[in-house]
Amino acid sequence: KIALLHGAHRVGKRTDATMEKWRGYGLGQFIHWGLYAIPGGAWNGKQYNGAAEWIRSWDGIPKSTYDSLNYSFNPTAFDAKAWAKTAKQMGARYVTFTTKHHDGFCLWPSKYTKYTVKNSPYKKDIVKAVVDAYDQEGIDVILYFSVMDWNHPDWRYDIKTKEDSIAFERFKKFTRNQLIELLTNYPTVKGLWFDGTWDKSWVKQAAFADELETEMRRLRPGLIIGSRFRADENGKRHFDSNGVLMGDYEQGWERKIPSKIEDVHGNDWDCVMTVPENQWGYNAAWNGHLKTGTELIEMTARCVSLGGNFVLNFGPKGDGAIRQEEIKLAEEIGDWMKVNQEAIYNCEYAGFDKQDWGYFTRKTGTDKVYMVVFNVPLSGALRIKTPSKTAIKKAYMLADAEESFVPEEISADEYFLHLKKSTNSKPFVIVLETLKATQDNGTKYEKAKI
Ligand SMILES: C[C@@H]1N[C@@H](C(=O)NCc2ccccc2)[C@H](O)[C@@H]1O
Repeated sequence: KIALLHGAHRVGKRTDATMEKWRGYGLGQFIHWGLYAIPGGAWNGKQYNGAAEWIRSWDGIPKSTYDSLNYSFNPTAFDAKAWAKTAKQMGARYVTFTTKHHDGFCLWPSKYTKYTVKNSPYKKDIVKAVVDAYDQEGIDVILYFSVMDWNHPDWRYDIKTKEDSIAFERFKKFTRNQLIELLTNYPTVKGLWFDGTWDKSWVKQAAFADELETEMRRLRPGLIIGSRFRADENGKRHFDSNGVLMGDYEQGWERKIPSKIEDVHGNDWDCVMTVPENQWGYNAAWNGHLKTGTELIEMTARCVSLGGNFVLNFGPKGDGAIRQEEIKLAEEIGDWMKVNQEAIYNCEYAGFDKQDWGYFTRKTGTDKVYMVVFNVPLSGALRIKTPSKTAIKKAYMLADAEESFVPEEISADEYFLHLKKSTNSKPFVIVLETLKATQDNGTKYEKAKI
């Protein structure tokens, strides 16, 4: 082990109630909204292919003209209550909302810069509207904050000169001021989702960022901060120089999902996902593959089966309305969640070997296991390999407990559940009530009689 002053301050998962609630969310909503939604991936009639929220950084975009977009920001169709209702109906249990993206435009009236919603035709505090609306729907709020700030004159990608260093000291104070301001203005938020922390300038601030994280946690006990906020004094990010996770959960799963339980190293984690291949902010031309409702439901089940949360991104338009394609997906996912949410909420890795037909989840702290089925085999037989000394007491459809199964034992700890010929067109869930052998006084473990 390497002696570290600014590495991880905890090994293993947090065990407090706030984090246990976070662990059980299962499904969340990400919202990327800001000035970039006005051009929506196009400029002077030319459609660009990069991620729309990065348009300011693309060749050919006049940065000063982009920066003046705050004077045209007037989202007449913005309705935070409508957004929160859509999220509620989808079954999202938390939302991560962009307070400030890389372009530096603040959706709250920050005292520390003029580049905010206050200096736009809209004027009002959008972060407050979102926090209040989602609180009212009982959906917890996490605030996204980009450390990298292209608008701020003191931002630097690296610190090479004395001038850089003096400017970046001002930038560090500005960043701290904004974070304390957010935690003070919006005391109900449960966490901060940091981004834009990969450049050398910030990576070199191990001590400052460590102290700032400690200060934020003191200001807001229970605050949830992921692994992307800070680097250790050797510049190691997400995992410190001893391989220990920084922060409360792993934040590296951006547009990708772990494939096996070993990939998550026993940590909490979330996966943040776009509907197109890589568009977070509104892009009018959604090109390429658009993930279907069933694909997104499968991603949700896969994340929960590996102990994480799935966070689906929405990119509202420049006028503040959510695009129809996203509304439709939210409805489709919501319809499925209404029937099957029991297999997603407060569930975790089940400890069963993965099978081809889909995913196992376990209701946290119980012997109740769910089979979330996506791929019915031609044989109609769903294979189950139970962990040692685990019997299946009951097996039945979540949607209809009358429809039960008698597992056929095909070898030691291996069973088939034989599905009736059916035309399931949507993923479905089977409940397994299991029984773990108790450590009785050495008598042979008796399989529960089915
Ligand atoms: C959540 C997303 N993160 C922003 C982004 O720049 N991702 C690209 C990226 C992802 C991982 C390491 C470096 C850079 C995207 O613009 C979204 O805000």
